[in-house]
Amino acid sequence: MQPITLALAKGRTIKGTIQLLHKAGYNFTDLQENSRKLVFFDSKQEVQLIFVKAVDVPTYVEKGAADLGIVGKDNILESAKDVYEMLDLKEGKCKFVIAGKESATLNKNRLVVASKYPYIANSHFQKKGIQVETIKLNGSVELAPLIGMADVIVDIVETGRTLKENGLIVLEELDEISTRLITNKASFATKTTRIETFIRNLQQALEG
Ligand SMILES: Nc1ncnc2c1ncn2[C@@H]1O[C@H](COP(=O)(O)OP(=O)(O)OP(=O)(O)O)[C@@H](O)[C@H]1O
Ligand SMILES: O=P(O)(O)OC[C@H]1O[C@H](OP(=O)(O)OP(=O)(O)O)[C@H](O)[C@@H]1O
Repeated sequence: MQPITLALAKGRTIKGTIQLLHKAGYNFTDLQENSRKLVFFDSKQEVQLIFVKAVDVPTYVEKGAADLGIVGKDNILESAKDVYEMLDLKEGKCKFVIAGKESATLNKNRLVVASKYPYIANSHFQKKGIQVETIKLNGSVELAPLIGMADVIVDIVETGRTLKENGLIVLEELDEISTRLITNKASFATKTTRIETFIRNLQQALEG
């Protein structure tokens, strides 16, 4: 039988995810730290692993290039892709927040918001009826209110250290984030048994 394809987000969650897969019985023997290889098979040839940039995981899964994906809820929400979310892996825990200087207010007629997540930022403020101009940044988002480029930021907070060291505070807490397993809708219909077995194995590893 053909292996199912699983897209994994490269980056800070990869180590924990590989450990979880190992615990679930999926061993990738030729997977080595610092390797530049992007495709791996588990020893039973049941899973083909592909490493992609975190932000691209939902795209691979929606397009069916991968049957499954493991990625943070932040990137799932921001992508707005049409996929099923199957399981919370309870790793990579952090939170979406609106943050800014202590003097910042959300009660302005028009706010300038900097974020790595412009779709989420826009949707949030739109729901609240607040007009915003969103500036998309790719990192060091905390800098924007410090140098006066934005009134506030929408970003993820884990320990709170980055905000604290830059003199910013949380103005409002939004969604809780953690790593999730997502699946392509057509794959779930046509490869149900294989996907359900994979999910069951992951679930047991999470509980065990
Ligand atoms: N402190 C944190 N900062 C960023 N992401 C975190 C943090 N804690 C947990 N995460 C989760 O880890 C995921 C991957 O983070 P990582 O920094 O590796 O990716 P990225 O920021 O998308 O990648 P890159 O830095 O290559 O653009 C995030 O999408 C988020 O779900
Ligand atoms: O609450 P903390 O534990 O301080 O973590 C939050 C920080 O981590 C992330 O940035 P990242 O490290 O991915 O760097 P970046 O500036 O390149 O986005 C996020 O965008 C915050 O800046």
